[in-house]
Amino acid sequence: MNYIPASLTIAGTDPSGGAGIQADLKTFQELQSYGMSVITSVVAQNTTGVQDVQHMPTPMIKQQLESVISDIPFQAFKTGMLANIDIMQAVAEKISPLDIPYIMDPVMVAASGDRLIAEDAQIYLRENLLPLTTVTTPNIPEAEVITDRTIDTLEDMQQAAKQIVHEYGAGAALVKGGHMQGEAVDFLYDGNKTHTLSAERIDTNNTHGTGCTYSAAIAAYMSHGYPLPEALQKAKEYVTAAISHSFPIGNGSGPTNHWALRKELVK
Ligand SMILES: Nc1ncnc2c1ncn2[C@@H]1O[C@H](COP(=O)(O)OP(=O)(O)OP(=O)(O)O)[C@@H](O)[C@H]1O
Ligand SMILES: Cc1ncc(COP(=O)(O)O)c(N)n1
Repeated sequence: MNYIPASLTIAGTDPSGGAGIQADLKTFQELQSYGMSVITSVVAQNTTGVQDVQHMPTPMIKQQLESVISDIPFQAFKTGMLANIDIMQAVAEKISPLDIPYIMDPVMVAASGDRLIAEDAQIYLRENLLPLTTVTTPNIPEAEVITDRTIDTLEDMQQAAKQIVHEYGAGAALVKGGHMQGEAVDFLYDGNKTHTLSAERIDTNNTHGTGCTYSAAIAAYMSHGYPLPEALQKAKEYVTAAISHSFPIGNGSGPTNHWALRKELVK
C-alpha cells in the first residue's frame, strides 16, 4: 500500500463552508493529504458574521484527540480557533508529545470583526502554545496583540515576526499582510532569516477563511515532507489562487475557491 500523508486540524466550525474546519478539510483534500478534524467549538456563522457559538466540553475535545492520535498516523497538524484557556490547556496536553510540524493560526477575531477567543486566552496562547509551534501565522491585528505593539509598516511586520520567535519562543513566525495596503506581502522569520512572500493584491471582498485556508495548506504541504520555506511558498501560491478564483456567494464576505488549482473541472 502506498504511503498516505495525513493532516489534522483542531479548530472551530463554519457551517457556511468558507472558514474553520470546513475550509481546512477542503484544503487538505485538494492538496492530497488525508484530512482529519477535531472540533473545539461549533460556530453558527456565515459570510456576514457570527450568530452564535457553543464550545465543546474539554473532556470531549481530549477524547476526539485521543481517538485520532491512538489510531491514525499523521505528519502535520494545525490549530485554529481555541476559544478559551480550558480548551487551550486540553489541546496543549494532548499535542505536546507529538513530534511533527505544528502550524498555529492564532485565530482571535473573524474577518467580520466578531471576537472568537476570550481576552485572557490571548496571553495564555502566547505563553503556553507558541513555544510548541513549528510556525505561527498571525495576521496584523493578531501580531499586534501577541507583540503588544502597533504594526504600521512592512518593517514593523518583520520586527514582529522576529519578536514572536525570539521573545515568545515560536519555532518560526509568518506575519501576514492581508490587512495592509498595496501588494499582499507576508514575512516569514525562521529563526535565522526573513523570507518575503508576495503576491499581487486581488480586488475582492471574498476573503472569508483565507487565514484558515493558508495555514491548512502549510500543514498539508508539510505532511508531504516539504520543509518550511518551500511549504510556505507553495501554500502562498495556493491561497492566492483560491482568492483570485473566489466567488460571491452569500450576502457578506464570500469564501475562497479551494479547487482553484485543479486542472480539470466537472462541467
Ligand atoms: N486581497 C488579497 N489579494 C491577495 N492576497 C491576499 C488578499 N487578502 C489577503 N491576502 C493574502 O491572504 C493570506 C491571508 O492573509 P490575511 O492577513 O488576510 O489573513 P487572515 O486575516 O488570517 O485571514 P482573514 O482575512 O480571512 O481573517 C496572506 O497571504 C495575505 O497576504
Ligand atoms: C471557526 C472559525 N475559525 C476561524 C475563523 C477566521 O476566519 P477568517 O478570519 O478567515 O474569516 C472563522 N471565521 N471561524
